[in-house]
Amino acid sequence: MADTYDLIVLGAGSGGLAMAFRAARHGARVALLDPGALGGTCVNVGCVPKKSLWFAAQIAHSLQLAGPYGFEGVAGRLDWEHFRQRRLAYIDGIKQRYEERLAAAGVQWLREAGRFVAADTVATESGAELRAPQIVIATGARPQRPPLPGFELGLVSDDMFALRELPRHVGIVGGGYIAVEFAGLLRALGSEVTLHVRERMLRTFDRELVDSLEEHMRTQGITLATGARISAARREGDAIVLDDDSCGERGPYDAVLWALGRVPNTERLDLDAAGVQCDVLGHVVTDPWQNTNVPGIAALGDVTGRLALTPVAVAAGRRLADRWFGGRNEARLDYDDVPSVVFSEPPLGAVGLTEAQARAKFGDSVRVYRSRFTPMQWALAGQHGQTLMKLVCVGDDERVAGVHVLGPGADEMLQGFAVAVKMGACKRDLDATVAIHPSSGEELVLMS
Ligand SMILES: Cc1cc2nc3c(=O)[nH]c(=O)nc-3n(C[C@H](O)[C@H](O)[C@H](O)COP(=O)(O)OP(=O)(O)OC[C@H]3O[C@@H](n4cnc5c(N)ncnc54)[C@H](O)[C@@H]3O)c2cc1C
Ligand SMILES: NC(=O)c1ccc[n+]([C@@H]2O[C@H](COP(=O)([O-])OP(=O)(O)OC[C@H]3O[C@@H](n4cnc5c(N)ncnc54)[C@H](O)[C@@H]3O)[C@@H](O)[C@H]2O)c1
Repeated sequence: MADTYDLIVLGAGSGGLAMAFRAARHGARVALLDPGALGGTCVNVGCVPKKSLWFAAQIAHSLQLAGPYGFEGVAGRLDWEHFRQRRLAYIDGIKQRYEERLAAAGVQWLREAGRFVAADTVATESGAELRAPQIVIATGARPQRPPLPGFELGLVSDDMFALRELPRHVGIVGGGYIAVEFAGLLRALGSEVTLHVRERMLRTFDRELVDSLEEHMRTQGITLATGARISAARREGDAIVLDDDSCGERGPYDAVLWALGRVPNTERLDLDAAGVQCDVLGHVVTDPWQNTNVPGIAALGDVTGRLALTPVAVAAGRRLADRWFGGRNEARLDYDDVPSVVFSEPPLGAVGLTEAQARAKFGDSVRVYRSRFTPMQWALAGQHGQTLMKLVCVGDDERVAGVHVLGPGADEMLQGFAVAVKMGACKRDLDATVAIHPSSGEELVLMS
């Protein structure tokens, strides 16, 4: 006899946990399955350990400013293993709190993988069967491992968080979020870094800001190998060398990080047993309501191949739970104008349309405002790097369709402007807002 629930959630990452908690709050009997650590990618091998390292990198940058400011004897390298232990303790605390909250919410948490045996039935690895009229697939994604010769000589992002020491000379392959973030933070912490990018890095971001970020990266001493065609990795003595079809070889490196995108965790779910459709890359196909093609089965988060961001998975889960169990029939996630930040050095944040996207959509009615300046904290240390901010406005009323910020504080500055964009703010609304001085953010309400 199968155990019956109102809801089965496959995956206890950002999306699955959010769904389970919200459904339980609405009174649903929930079973949550995950063979891995609570919190999934974000907590264990994603946002949280990455941001921890980024904070350490920020301290390294501040130490560089300390001398010119007049602090004496402030220096030092990060004790990598000491910080790894602090990070793990912090992450353990998060997981402990999740466990307590699941127990308090009455969610049945099973530390096993699930797979479909029918559209309303899931089997666990230990042979138990669970049944529910509503099932959510939130099984996330994992690093892509293409069949390149010598791929196993390198690391993927998961491995970076298990390293016991800072690699001295790192070759990173890829030009997305993960490649750019690791390039910046490893360099700040003392590694020599070469970033091998096939085409342009951060293709979804505004070109002008990415160009400016590249300048910052070069100034920091990161080698940008653009147009690279890495086809293999080889060991040469203790080092790793990369074959680059565009120029011969690259390296030698102590460590190689492959950051080539992520693939969805769907192949072990036996989706055929439920009749759930996937696309050619293995993502579960969903409609705007997170529904799959099978009634009663929904999917959310990275497994769907839509915006792969933690707050997106969380918001999708909460809205779906509100619709299924909270009587809010209209609840669904609007995927437009989702803000995001690349934790590069300096950080790059964006919400809404890039200039190119706006021009393609709205033609001549686009007006762009920009501001370039050396932030005060850098200028005081005699550094000349520049912040770049850009407002992309459209139409006669100059609705703000995009806000783009590259510079210190971009990561914290953007959230409030994302609210304004979502509410349909126009340039005149920003003009009518009194600035906070002295700050970098004030530039966004002072542009002319
Ligand atoms: C290095 C890195 C840094 C990142 N930084 C950021 C950031 O700064 N900000 C941001 O917004 N996003 C960031 N992301 C992306 C973010 O981590 C993901 O978008 C988010 O974790 C997706 O959540 P999810 O619930 O869809 O999947 P996941 O968090 O991946 O959770 C899926 C869970 O499903 C489980 N599972 C798999 N198969 C089964 C099965 N058969 N049965 C049961 N359970 C199963 C897995 O064990 C896993 O725990 C980062 C990602 C990486 C890799
Ligand atoms: N700060 C954040 O919010 C944050 C941080 C990290 C990850 N994420 C999320 O996780 C997702 C995955 O990150 P990611 O960096 O792995 O993927 P990505 O999709 O952002 O970038 C993948 C990169 O790999 C390149 N690539 C793919 N195959 C290649 C090959 N064979 N040779 C050379 N280059 C190749 C692509 O051109 C691209 O530049 C991101 O898209 C993002 O949604 C978010």
